Amino acid sequence: MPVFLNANEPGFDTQFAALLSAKREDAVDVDDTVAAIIQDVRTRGDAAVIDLTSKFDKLDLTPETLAFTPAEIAAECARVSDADRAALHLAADRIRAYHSRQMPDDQRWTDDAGASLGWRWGPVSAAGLYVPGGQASYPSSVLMNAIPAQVAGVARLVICAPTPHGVSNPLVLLAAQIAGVDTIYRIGGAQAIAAMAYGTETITPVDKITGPGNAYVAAAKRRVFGRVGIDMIAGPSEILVIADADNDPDWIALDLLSQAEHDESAQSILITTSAPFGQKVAEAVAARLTTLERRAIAGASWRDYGAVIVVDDLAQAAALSNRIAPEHLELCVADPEALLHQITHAGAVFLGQWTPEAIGDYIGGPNHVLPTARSARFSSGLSVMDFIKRTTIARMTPGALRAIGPAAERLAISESLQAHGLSLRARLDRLNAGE
Ligand SMILES: NC(=O)c1ccc[n+]([C@@H]2O[C@H](COP(=O)([O-])OP(=O)(O)OC[C@H]3O[C@@H](n4cnc5c(N)ncnc54)[C@H](O)[C@@H]3O)[C@@H](O)[C@H]2O)c1
Ligand SMILES: N[C@H](CO)Cc1c[nH]c[nH+]1
Ligand SMILES: [Zn+2]
Repeated sequence: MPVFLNANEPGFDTQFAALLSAKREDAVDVDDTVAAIIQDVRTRGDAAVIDLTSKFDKLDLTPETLAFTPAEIAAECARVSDADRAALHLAADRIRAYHSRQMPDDQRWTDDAGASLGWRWGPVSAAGLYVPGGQASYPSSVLMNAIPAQVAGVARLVICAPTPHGVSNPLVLLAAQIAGVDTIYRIGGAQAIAAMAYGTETITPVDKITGPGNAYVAAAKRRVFGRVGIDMIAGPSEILVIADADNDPDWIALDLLSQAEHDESAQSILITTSAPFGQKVAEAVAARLTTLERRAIAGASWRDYGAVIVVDDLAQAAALSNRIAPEHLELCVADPEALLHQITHAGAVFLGQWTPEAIGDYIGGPNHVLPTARSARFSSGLSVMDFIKRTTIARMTPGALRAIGPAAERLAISESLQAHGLSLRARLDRLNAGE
């Protein structure tokens, strides 16, 4: 049974702090394992990737079979039904429409001193897109990664997606085709992240790695950051539902289970203004768990990390939610727009009882690669911005340099950086001589 807490009872603060610090990603000691895997890939390249894929995914590869061939991709794509194909296309169109609005404009202006200033946006040259595939496969994550990268104009895109026991989901390959990515490696976990970051004999390194994954993938992304850019920590899924009593308990139970079924390390929390409603949701979760296909995973997640928290009012709910900074936040209340004003930290917010989080996982339009483990306090969901970078631009005229150069020279002297000062002074002297 998950923790049933009342925010106004003694001891709540301690219990809530324990919930916040639940070390879901460290439930297994992943970091040491991941460090060793990365080192192995750096040292042995393809051979390490092949050995680790055999060990963790039970798939024997060679350097030649690390990537799907064009013929394999075509054959897999041909297996997709018309209905699935149409659903993927609709999702792709909606995700592209949403992300196309994110592309920022370049800026250039002339200031009072006569200096021409601005910035210009440009894409990273190569991005590696991680698409999870251990306990489930994620065609939707192909679209969520690749479409913003494409909108940003990234020239080289590669996908890593594990295929345990060699079983691939044809929709993953079709999604890649729809999104225009033709290099797909059938590898996963920390070894895939290391291969994309450092390169191997077969895999050319990329500049940026994005995408969600389990605790091993999240830990590996943390470790390769600096060598390459990463989007964020998008680890085991989370959902927080704030609901009043005017909801169907079964709907809320299913919303909680929708994220619990991703991973035993996933976390689902209900905050409600009604204790009887909270009780009904907990009962509905238990009932649904008896028949859910992934009940072992979802049940473990709900048992170990789930919680029902009863609060006095929605302001208290919002304050607790902001401390959690959940990946997904559903506001199933009469006036979700009003409550939204009180939300400061959340990866993605879903307003009202007709907006289940699952719509956002697939087809709503916003990205489903989102910050977890409280990192929504300082980071955002995947977007076009993750695939572009800003270069600043400055151009002085003689007049502009005469106006602001002396102050720069003074500051250079104050830092005892003589060459800096002289590089300014040489030009200022020339200007003064020409007067
Ligand atoms: N935050 C987000 O935006 C978001 C989006 C989608 C999915 N997710 C999360 O992605 C995750 C997908 O997890 P998954 O496991 O299905 O697939 P995955 O592809 O992330 O992980 C599979 C890989 O994990 C590695 N691995 C497994 N056990 C290992 C071990 N004992 N030692 C070393 N490596 C090991 C293997 O290399 C395997 O290929 C879930 O946690 C889900 O909640 C998050
Ligand atoms: N809920 C996941 C993000 O945490 C994304 C996803 C993909 N497929 C189903 N769900
Ligand atoms: Zn999901």
